[in-house]
Amino acid sequence: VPPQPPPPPPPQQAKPQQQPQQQGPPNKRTTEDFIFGKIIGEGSFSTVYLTKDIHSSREYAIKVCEKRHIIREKKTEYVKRERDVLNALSSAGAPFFVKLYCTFQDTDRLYFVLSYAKNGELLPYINKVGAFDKDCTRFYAGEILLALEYLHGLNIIHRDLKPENILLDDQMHILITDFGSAKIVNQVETLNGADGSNGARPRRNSFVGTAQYVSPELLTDKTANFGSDLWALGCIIYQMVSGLPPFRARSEYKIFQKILALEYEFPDGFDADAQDLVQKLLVLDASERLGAKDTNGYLSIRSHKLFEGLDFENILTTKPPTIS
Ligand SMILES: Nc1ncnc2c1ncn2[C@@H]1O[C@H](COP(=O)(O)OP(=O)(O)OP(=O)(O)O)[C@@H](O)[C@H]1O
Ligand SMILES: O=C(O)C[C@H](Cc1nc2cc(Cl)cc(Cl)c2[nH]1)c1ccc(Cl)cc1
Ligand SMILES: O=C(O)C[C@H](Cc1nc2cc(Cl)cc(Cl)c2[nH]1)c1ccc(Cl)cc1
Repeated sequence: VPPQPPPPPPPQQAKPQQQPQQQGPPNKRTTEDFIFGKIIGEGSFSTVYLTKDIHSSREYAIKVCEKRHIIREKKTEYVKRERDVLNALSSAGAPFFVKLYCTFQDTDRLYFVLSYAKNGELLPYINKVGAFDKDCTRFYAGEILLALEYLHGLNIIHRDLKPENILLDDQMHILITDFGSAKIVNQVETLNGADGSNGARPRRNSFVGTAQYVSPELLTDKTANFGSDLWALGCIIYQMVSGLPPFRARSEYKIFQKILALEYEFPDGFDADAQDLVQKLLVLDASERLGAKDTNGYLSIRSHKLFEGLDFENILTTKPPTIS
């Protein structure tokens, strides 16, 4: 048996130890350009640090990934593809998404320099108040809808949208993140609805999102489409109003069964407008979901009664309602 590689340094480590910097292009950043602060989170392949750029004193979140781990887990394609997604969003100056400022590497690690979402994930806010009031539901559902309009306009499906991936900036506007599972669909695929590489033959996709939010089409024929993110939006609206996701069970398998059977109900007192919109999004046939037939933006969702009075055009300069 080959000698086992040494275990990776413990995550508590205040700062990845200085690696001899390979000579990269002149403007390529290195860890020397940042002061690494506290750990703000850990993923299955990554540790996220709060950092300060020593030149600008600006704060960033730097996601650090061990190369050894990426290679062992065969995630290199995953990283390369999603880096394209974040680059596409960042260069388009897309609002409502975590911005990728730059990437760099040293001997052992990859570094993603990201905008810092000072107020963390949306999920704890839903759990803390148990249920959003109508103003908050309308506002945050509206921002997520605009983000999806933007993303789908770039022919990108998120595929794993959930409250944990909806972060909040210092003004409490959303910053959607974690495009590890995103898919850039080319025209042929969207026409055929196939997920094949060349669109000719549907390639089985191994990817499945997070059980509670996964759409029926991802479970049955393994192909995601823009409607898969609309299904997730329906689940998230339900959760903002009631505090829990619509499909719940002790095991993932049972959750999948409930999704395919559309087995969920609305608790008493569930807001009528929100209920009506959720019912029009949680439809098994993706082509029948509200917005599925819209071409340039989700006008049929924007005009739903739940969003009455929401000023979509100026939402970025609107102070978000206090979550209480
Ligand atoms: N730009 C950011 N600003 C603030 N917090 C962040 C940022 N990016 C990630 N985090 C937080 O760091 C934690 C880890 O995130 P990361 O994306 O590394 O892993 P993950 O995607 O959450 O987990 P997994 O890798 O298992 O999917 C999460 O709790 C996330 O909320
Ligand atoms: O410096 C750049 O920007 C290009 C490199 C390219 C690159 N080097 C890699 C090494 C490994 Cl082990 C895995 C991936 Cl996905 C790798 N991608 C890179 C560095 C960091 C990140 Cl986050 C992504 C890509
Ligand atoms: O942990 C996962 O499975 C998913 C994350 C998703 C993820 N990949 C990212 C790539 C970039 Cl460039 C930026 C962010 Cl925020 C990214 N988030 C991830 C992190 C690191 C790597 Cl190498 C792959 C996937």
